[in-house]
Amino acid sequence: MNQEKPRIAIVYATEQGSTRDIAEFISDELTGRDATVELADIDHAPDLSRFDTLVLGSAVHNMDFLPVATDYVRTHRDELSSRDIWLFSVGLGPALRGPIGRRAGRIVPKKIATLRDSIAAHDYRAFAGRYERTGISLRTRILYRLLGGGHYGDLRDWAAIRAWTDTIAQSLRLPQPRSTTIHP
Ligand SMILES: Cc1cc2nc3c(=O)[nH]c(=O)nc-3n(C[C@H](O)[C@H](O)[C@H](O)COP(=O)(O)O)c2cc1C
Repeated sequence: MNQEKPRIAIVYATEQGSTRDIAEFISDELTGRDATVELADIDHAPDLSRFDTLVLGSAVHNMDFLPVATDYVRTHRDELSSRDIWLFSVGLGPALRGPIGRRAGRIVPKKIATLRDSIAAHDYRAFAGRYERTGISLRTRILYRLLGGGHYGDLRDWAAIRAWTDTIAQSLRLPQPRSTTIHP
């Protein structure tokens, strides 16, 4: 019976923890829907031969995945290309507001698009993360404000994350959840 469950690896690259929280939420949600799930930091990613599906998430820095995530995709490209891959990024884009900000937020940074296409990912979704004012240069703060950002702190949209997880679950034909996953 256990062997028939979809086997899903969830691997994340984070600098400040918000991508890890999102990966943990997706893991809890899919486990609650009867999948066999293994969650790991990218430095401890499991052997992919044991999995049918990989959910891979990275924080966005300088309009790209973190270097550790980019390296992982490049190193494992052949294995990844033959699997069902769901990619997500955690950055600021989805938190931008106003006509210019919304349009800018929908743009997939070129390096991320190239990486996504190199492994023919099933889907890619950008989520808003946590953004603290401290340590951000004045220039970046002004740019952020001009693009309709302005808000700092925890900008994560758990309803959007839950909806995307539901898309993965439906694609894998998982049953409905038996309980509601609590987010941080
Ligand atoms: C040095 C640095 C560079 C960043 N560059 C970008 C960027 O280019 N695009 C973006 O959308 N967010 C950017 N961000 C915001 C982060 O992606 C956001 O804070 C995210 O929540 C970080 O995820 P983590 O908590 O998992 O590390 C940057 C943050 C830092 C600290």
